[in-house]
Amino acid sequence: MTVHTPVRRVDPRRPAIITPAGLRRIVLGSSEGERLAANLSHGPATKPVRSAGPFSRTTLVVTHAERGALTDGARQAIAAAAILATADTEVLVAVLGACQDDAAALGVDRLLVLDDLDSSRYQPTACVRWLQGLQTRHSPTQWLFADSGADGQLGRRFAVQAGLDLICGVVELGANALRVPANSRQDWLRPHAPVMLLAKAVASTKLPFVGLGLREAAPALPAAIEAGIEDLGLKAGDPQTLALEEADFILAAGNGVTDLPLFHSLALEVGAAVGASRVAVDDGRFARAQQIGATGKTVSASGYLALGISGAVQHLQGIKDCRHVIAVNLDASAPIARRADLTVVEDSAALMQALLGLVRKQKEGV
Ligand SMILES: Cc1cc2nc3c(=O)[nH]c(=O)nc-3n(C[C@H](O)[C@H](O)[C@H](O)COP(=O)(O)OP(=O)(O)OC[C@H]3O[C@@H](n4cnc5c(N)ncnc54)[C@H](O)[C@@H]3O)c2cc1C
Repeated sequence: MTVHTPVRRVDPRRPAIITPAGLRRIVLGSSEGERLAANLSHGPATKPVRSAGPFSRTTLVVTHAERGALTDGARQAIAAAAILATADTEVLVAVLGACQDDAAALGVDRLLVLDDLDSSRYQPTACVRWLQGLQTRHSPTQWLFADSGADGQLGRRFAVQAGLDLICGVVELGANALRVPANSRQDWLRPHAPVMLLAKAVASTKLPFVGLGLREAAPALPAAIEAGIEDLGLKAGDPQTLALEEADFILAAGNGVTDLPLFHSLALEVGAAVGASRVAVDDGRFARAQQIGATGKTVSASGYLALGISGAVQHLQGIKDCRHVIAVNLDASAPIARRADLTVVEDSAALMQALLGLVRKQKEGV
């Protein structure tokens, strides 16, 4: 293995668009490339199927579903598999847990879903044996996992147990080679390994094609004895003490939020971490560590509820990796509305009050 002299390169993790020719193009000066491209396309264009087979090889992507959906990391790993797949390679995805996502749109040819996984049990040995069963059935040439959380752990365990070569933290994946960081200035260039764990944003999920999208029930999890493991159960983390970068759900306040006790009650009730715009921080309503944006934190929550935030470009930079953004603003033309997946034109206090009432009612089972 050799360390190459640093090669100047554009950050592969920058947002990009996929051109009609299938090329990944970085939109210079914009952090909104993919979103703009998506907005520019008029109506849902029909995409071609990547390959109808027959398949003689398999790339298997393995992931845990979260609340019925795939994580961003898993979607990116699937996209990477689909982009690199040759016409005779099937993109097979094995999901631990129920999954309602549109498999074809994600580039999946066949989705194996383990619907009845009891995610409250810690059972790594059973999961590894389950993967060994898939290995026997499908003989994949490559295994891909997102290098984060439960997926990263499972990938490492499986590779060790199966005696397969493993590469972690892959930041760039090409057809024949990949890159993993060597130090702050250099990357290792390496050939592929049978098991690869992919870092965040290794591939754009905006694919110019779809997969076959077949769906099958996966074989049951084997009843393995978890020797040497005492399962003490799950305990909910406290989102208020969680680093904002780690939070899955963030309630963020801007200048349009004045009722702070109401805001904090809502955050507590829905179990959200608290973030704020710079104006709200400068005003002394929130701590500097809670500021989100270019001069604050960059967050990647799957849910971001922006209350009374205008959506200045500096703020948007901090939420570019968030999956679902919901904006609440009195002004329907505020810039945040262009970034948001849903905009509620409403007074922030009125909406917080209504939401708090709903959540409390639901908790009481009314
Ligand atoms: C170098 C530099 C770095 C910066 N870095 C950051 C950064 O990291 N993070 C950041 O956030 N900003 C940053 N800023 C500041 C940024 O440009 C904006 O000024 C700031 O984000 C605006 O905050 P805001 O949206 O909360 O406030 P405002 O711009 O005042 O917007 C308030 C919004 O709330 C809405 N509103 C008002 N009342 C209500 C109500 N009752 N109910 C519902 N909606 C209501 C309004 O319609 C408006 O859209 C930076 C600026 C510079 C120059």
